[in-house]
Amino acid sequence: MSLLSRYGRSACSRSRKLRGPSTLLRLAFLSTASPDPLGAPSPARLGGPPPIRVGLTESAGRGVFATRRIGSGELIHTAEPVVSHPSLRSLHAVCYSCLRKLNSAGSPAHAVSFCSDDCRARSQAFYEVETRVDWSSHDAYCRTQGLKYPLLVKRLACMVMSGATSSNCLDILQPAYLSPEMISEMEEGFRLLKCAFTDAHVKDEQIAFLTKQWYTTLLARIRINAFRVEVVGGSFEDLLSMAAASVEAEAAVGNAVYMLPSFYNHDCDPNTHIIWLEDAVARLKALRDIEPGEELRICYIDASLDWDARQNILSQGFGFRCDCPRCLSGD
Ligand SMILES: C[S@@+](CC[C@H](N)C(=O)[O-])C[C@H]1O[C@@H](n2cnc3c(N)ncnc32)[C@H](O)[C@@H]1O
Repeated sequence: MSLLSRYGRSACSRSRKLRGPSTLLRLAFLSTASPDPLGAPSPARLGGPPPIRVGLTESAGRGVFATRRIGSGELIHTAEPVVSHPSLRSLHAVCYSCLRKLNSAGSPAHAVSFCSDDCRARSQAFYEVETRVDWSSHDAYCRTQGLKYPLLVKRLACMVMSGATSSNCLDILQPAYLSPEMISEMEEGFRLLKCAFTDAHVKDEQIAFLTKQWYTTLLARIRINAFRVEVVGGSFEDLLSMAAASVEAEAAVGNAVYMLPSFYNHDCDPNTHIIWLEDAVARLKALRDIEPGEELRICYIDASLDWDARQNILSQGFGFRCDCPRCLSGD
């Protein structure tokens, strides 16, 4: 199992100021600044674009910057996943579409359950295709190998086939570096995915996009950008009142890739927090006051780890050496 499969990105909190950066790039936002009954009053709650822009940082590629002052505790924006999938462990306990915990666990006799008619209707984007195919070998492989990201690729492939999204929908995201060994480790997952479709007599033209190159470059993007969805229940205020705001891995119900949240860089002492209250909709909240032009950063890992452990995970899992102020101070 890779480090990343153990350490999907999650949330943490500490407080310290970050330096302000330069501006270069603007992207269309696929997220919304939606009303949040649990958040502090803020302009974001009134709708309109979120108070952020995507720009180039000095040393961490693209990043997210505040376009105005953002108050501590403010809901900056929410984000719907581009693609999500329950963890295999949670398959019968959460909605197959939005990852919301089900009131009564679905019967294992039924493959999956939905929490509402809305979710059932929304899932048509992948479910009609998915149910035409026998996934037993593919999913057994994921289960025995402890792999979660091939499930996101499988769902995305079904979404592409149904016309719900395009095969290049994640191309804008930064890919992880893949060594030749990592690429060869992906071959079996690719073979099983392709075989599942061909065994179900899916027409060649429908899976023309499903090449080994597509599969590996998609996984390379998912490895760096996927979030482990940890539904906490309750409110953001409850979460802040907890001694440690990072959520235990046991709360993880699945994995998801978002567009705008993928542009947030990491800091071991972040000013922004990503949380999930009830389902896979991500909420980005300010952990402290943020000044206009300041970069918004989240913590990808457990911030309570010591310096060595943090550097090790960030370097092996995400491919960078962290030079945030906390790391530079040796803390
Ligand atoms: C999820 S992406 C964040 C957005 C990315 N900077 C981009 O341009 O798309 C994660 C990648 O950003 C870079 N990154 C994030 N935080 C960083 C940091 N504190 N220092 C250096 N690079 C960082 C690393 O290359 C990492 O693999």
